[in-house]
Amino acid sequence: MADRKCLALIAHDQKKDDLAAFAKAHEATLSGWKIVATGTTGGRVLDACPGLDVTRLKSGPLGGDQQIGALIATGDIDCLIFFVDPLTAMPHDVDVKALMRLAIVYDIPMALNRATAEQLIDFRRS
Ligand SMILES: O=C(CO)COP(=O)(O)O
Repeated sequence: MADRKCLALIAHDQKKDDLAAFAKAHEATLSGWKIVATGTTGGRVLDACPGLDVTRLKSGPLGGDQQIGALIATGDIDCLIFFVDPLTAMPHDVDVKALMRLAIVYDIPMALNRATAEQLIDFRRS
């Protein structure tokens, strides 16, 4: 898909502020990545950091998680940061599980909260 490494960014609604703040705090690092994101998340990241190279896919509940899962299966995603909301029931929970399953199957580094994402970003920089 790209010469640069590809990072997938996703956040559930209650975590989108956190992900936008995370992107802003790490804007310089993220500028070295090609980024793909689910639709609404990608819009929020671009609002916070208009200079980043973000491709927006479909919104999660409309197939965006599955699109990212398919990109993992084809070897086009190198890292996944997904700020999950564990306190809200999701109609597309099966899609979320399928995405996480593929990230595990293909051994993709995957951060599911901000603390882990901070470690992952630092680790991949060094
Ligand atoms: O629902 C999501 C992930 O499961 C995120 O999708 P959006 O970024 O489109 O809100």
